[in-house]
Amino acid sequence: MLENNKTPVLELNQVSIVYETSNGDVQAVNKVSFAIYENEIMALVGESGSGKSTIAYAVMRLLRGSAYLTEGTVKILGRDIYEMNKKDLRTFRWSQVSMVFQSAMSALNPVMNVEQQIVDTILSHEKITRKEASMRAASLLDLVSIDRKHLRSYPHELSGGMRQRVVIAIAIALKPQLVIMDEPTTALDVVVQRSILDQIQEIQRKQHFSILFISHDFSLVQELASRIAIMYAGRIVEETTTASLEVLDGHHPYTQGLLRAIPKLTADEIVIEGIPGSPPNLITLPTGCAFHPRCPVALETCKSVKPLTLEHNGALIECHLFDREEENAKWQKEIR
Ligand SMILES: Nc1ncnc2c1ncn2[C@@H]1O[C@H](COP(=O)(O)OP(=O)(O)OP(=O)(O)O)[C@@H](O)[C@H]1O
Repeated sequence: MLENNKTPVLELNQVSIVYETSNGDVQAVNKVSFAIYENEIMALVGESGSGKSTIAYAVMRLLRGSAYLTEGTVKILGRDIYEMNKKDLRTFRWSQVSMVFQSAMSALNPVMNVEQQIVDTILSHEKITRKEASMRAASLLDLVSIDRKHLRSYPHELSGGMRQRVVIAIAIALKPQLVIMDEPTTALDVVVQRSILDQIQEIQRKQHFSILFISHDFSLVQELASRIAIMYAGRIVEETTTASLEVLDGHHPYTQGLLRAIPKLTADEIVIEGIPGSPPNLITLPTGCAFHPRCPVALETCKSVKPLTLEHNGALIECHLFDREEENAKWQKEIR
């Protein structure tokens, strides 16, 4: 992870997670380290199946099914959440760290109105009166731009965008320091998506919490986050600033592939360059660098030797090319 002298709100150190299956262990997360600091939005990006959601659930200590942490530590505000007892964890979850899940419909209770759901969340953690909690519920709706009349609405009476705004209101109801957002707008149309993202930024600026924003959409997170970690096959292959993504040069070949895959509008057509091939089977990972079978510039050594993570112009990159200045310079020139 990139060093910084601020206090991390979230810190993952060498975290590995497997899903046990009848076909073998799925290595969904493989020695992942990164940190998020106060008042910061960091994005985790990668193709489907790269391990992003597994990390999100691990940070909530809500790993699903047969998944378990095989090594590493997850610290929130300096406390290892895997060392906490159930009572501490219950207090900690939602009041220090909360999560906005992909589907608002499954996150909301269909038989409770909006007010009851927000009030219940507040009262399960804070010793305040129901009236005070109701007042906070109303101001939370103001914050996410939903008319207060919808306090009495049930989820099925709201549009998809409004439901997702309610979920965001619940996630910030207890003023957590960290909110994890796992593809919070994927199910919504582009216009609603844009307005919710603007709103997330506005609320974050007002309330100063940190966000771990998970997405497979590079162009979307570029506008939202200040730092970005790019995942491939359970590893973070690059951690960098979003500003650095303005140019292709100097990034991991996978990052470059993702950047090229952002649709571009030329004079009369939309050009999309995909990354050839598909992500590997996480039970039998390729030897060496897991990206080598799809990498357009793989070297012989990439097939057998795992690359180290190196610092390069303020970014962390896990790629053999960045260890070989000459070859890298030649390649960067060729792809321009
Ligand atoms: N319950 C499960 N049992 C076995 N393997 C699983 C299970 N859930 C996820 N996996 C595997 O773990 C890997 C990481 O999955 P994860 O959902 O974390 O990826 P992701 O990057 O969030 O993908 P998506 O964007 O599609 O949600 C995938 O290869 C997936 O097949």
